[in-house]
Amino acid sequence: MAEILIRNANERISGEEQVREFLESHEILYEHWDASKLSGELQENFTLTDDQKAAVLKTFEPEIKDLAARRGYKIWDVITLSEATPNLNELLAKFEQIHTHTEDEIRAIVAGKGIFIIKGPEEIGYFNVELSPGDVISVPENIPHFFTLMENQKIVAIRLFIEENGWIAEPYEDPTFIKA
Ligand SMILES: CSCCC(=O)/C(O)=C/O
Ligand SMILES: [Fe+2]
Ligand code: NI
Repeated sequence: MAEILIRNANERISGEEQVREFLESHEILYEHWDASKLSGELQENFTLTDDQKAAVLKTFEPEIKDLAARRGYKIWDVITLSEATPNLNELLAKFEQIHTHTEDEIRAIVAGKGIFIIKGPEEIGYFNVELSPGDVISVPENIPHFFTLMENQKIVAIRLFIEENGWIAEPYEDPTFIKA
């Protein structure tokens, strides 16, 4: 179940309804898929082959197609990050830089966990969205954010895009951000 940490206030928000209320107040979708739908070989598998990634997408095809129809996503992929990922440091270096996307994108966690750090309005500042399997959020277009792994250092996520070219990030310099 997702949890929020408002960094400046050091205030934690938990509980599905409270988290959803907070995220939706910032135009961030929060839904829940049943991660246990995955077959045994796909559960907690952080070294998915291309065929297994296709099987993950097939497993969640109804949920993906429903979201795509509701919010206009056109393409989707599966990303796995773990110490077994050959270019992990290079990928994390990209994801951990504050950036924006010129479109709203979906992140659906199917294994492991991770944190999206998202820029809220001035009075709130940046907040952490700690995600675990089953959590589905949107990253709204043009909202500064970054992503990092948690202590377990692994995650599998389904990503839905509107842009046919997939993951495109615009760097965002924010001198007000303190990486505590
Ligand atoms: C766990 S999804 C990989 C990170 C990503 O796609 C993104 O846009 C981070 O901000
Ligand atoms: Fe991003
Ligand atoms: Ni959840």
